[in-house]
Amino acid sequence: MKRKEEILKSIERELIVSCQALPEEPLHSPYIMARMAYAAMLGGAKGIRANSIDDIREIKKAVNLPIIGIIKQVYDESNVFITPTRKEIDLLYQEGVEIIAIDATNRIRPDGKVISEVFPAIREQYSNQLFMADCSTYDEAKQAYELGFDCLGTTLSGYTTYTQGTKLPDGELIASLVRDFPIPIIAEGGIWTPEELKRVFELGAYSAVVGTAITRPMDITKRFVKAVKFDLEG
Ligand SMILES: CC(=O)N[C@H](C=O)[C@@H](O)[C@H](O)[C@H](O)COP(=O)(O)O
Repeated sequence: MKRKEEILKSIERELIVSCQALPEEPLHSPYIMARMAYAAMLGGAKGIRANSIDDIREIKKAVNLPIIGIIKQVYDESNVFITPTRKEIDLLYQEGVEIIAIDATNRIRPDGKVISEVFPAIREQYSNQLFMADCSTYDEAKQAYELGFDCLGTTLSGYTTYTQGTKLPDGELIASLVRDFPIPIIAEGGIWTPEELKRVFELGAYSAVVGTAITRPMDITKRFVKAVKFDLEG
């Protein structure tokens, strides 16, 4: 594994493509996600964001790019589902990914604790590992910065009850994080067009993750269908 600085340097001003399909999604398959990642690499992506050990393992065989690894795991007790407990963090660390992304919202986690209670021990134990904080607000990102995360992502803006309805991509959040925190700000969530991607970089994002617009054909199809229906109705 490369040094932290080298990894971050390799994604600076570059596109990261998220290749994810949950069990209920049509493309759920490590094989398909690895091909998606390969296509993204050929297209010029410089990083891949991926969910689950099975997908990550397959993706590693197909591409030689840094991976932001997550494990989405839903527990009954909590709404936190992106790398929510110590168990998922340990699994990702053992598997080996360049960056581990964790839900860094203020919500109670499945173990009954909040991020400020659990992260210090993780930071200490895995001091050589890069961690990305998946945040939904400025205050969450501020706390994540103070806790020692290596980069801050806007991943969860619009996806917590208190940010629902936020227009994505959340340019305001990106700009305020760029202004106030001297670590890489990763724009993620709701980037649908090349123009929006360009815009988040203009706002100062260090790197940007695009998922659905590139790797979820069902959602892409829906957008096209909706456009036509709208025209017919409107
Ligand atoms: C909220 C949540 O669960 N986000 C997930 C995080 O990994 C993914 O489902 C998104 O696809 C990813 O964040 C990229 O965003 P978008 O697909 O909008 O480009």
